[in-house]
Amino acid sequence: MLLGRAINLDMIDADVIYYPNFFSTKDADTYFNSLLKNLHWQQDSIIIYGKTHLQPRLTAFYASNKNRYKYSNIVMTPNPFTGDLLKIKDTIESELKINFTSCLANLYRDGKDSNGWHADNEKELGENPVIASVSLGAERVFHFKHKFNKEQKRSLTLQHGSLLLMKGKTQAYWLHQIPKTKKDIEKRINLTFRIIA
Ligand SMILES: O=C(O)CCC(=O)C(=O)O
Ligand SMILES: [Fe+2]
Repeated sequence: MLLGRAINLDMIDADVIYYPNFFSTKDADTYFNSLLKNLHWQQDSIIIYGKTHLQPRLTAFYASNKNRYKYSNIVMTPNPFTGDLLKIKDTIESELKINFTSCLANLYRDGKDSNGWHADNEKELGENPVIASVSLGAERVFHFKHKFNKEQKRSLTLQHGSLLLMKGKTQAYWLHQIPKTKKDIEKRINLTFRIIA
């Protein structure tokens, strides 16, 4: 199944659509196993208030161009897309009619791995970044909070084979995170397709 049900999160100052069953369970299983084995997973160090920490997850970066991606003092140099990533990218592009150049992949090894509050607003992503975010493996909770209006919050569970599309003003007005969880959970892979000029 492709696209399937589309849920507009109806957020103010944002444009976010969730496709819970973008990929079939069978395709999602196959991609998960293959990406887990074949991507160049690495654990980078980040500097927070002058102190060096290991990032609480593994990452890997792929692109069809040579453009690097800089965030949190990390500079990522792209690997060429793998066959799996190209297939996933092609599927998303033909369904959404949007073309992407790059993919930042995240591997959350267990519930202790996380992704802190941030917006994907680096200048190489352009004015209104379009980010198509694929979830594979264990379900994780995803939080949004408005940058200026404390009452505006959203929480959803990102399921295996789902796609979360963020565009428009989303990154200008909202932060998002994957919090840690005490639950005993398995690995999750996330692929964020982006346009990096
Ligand atoms: O793992 C996720 O669903 C979110 C990843 C994310 O926000 C990012 O890589 O910028
Ligand atoms: Fe993000």
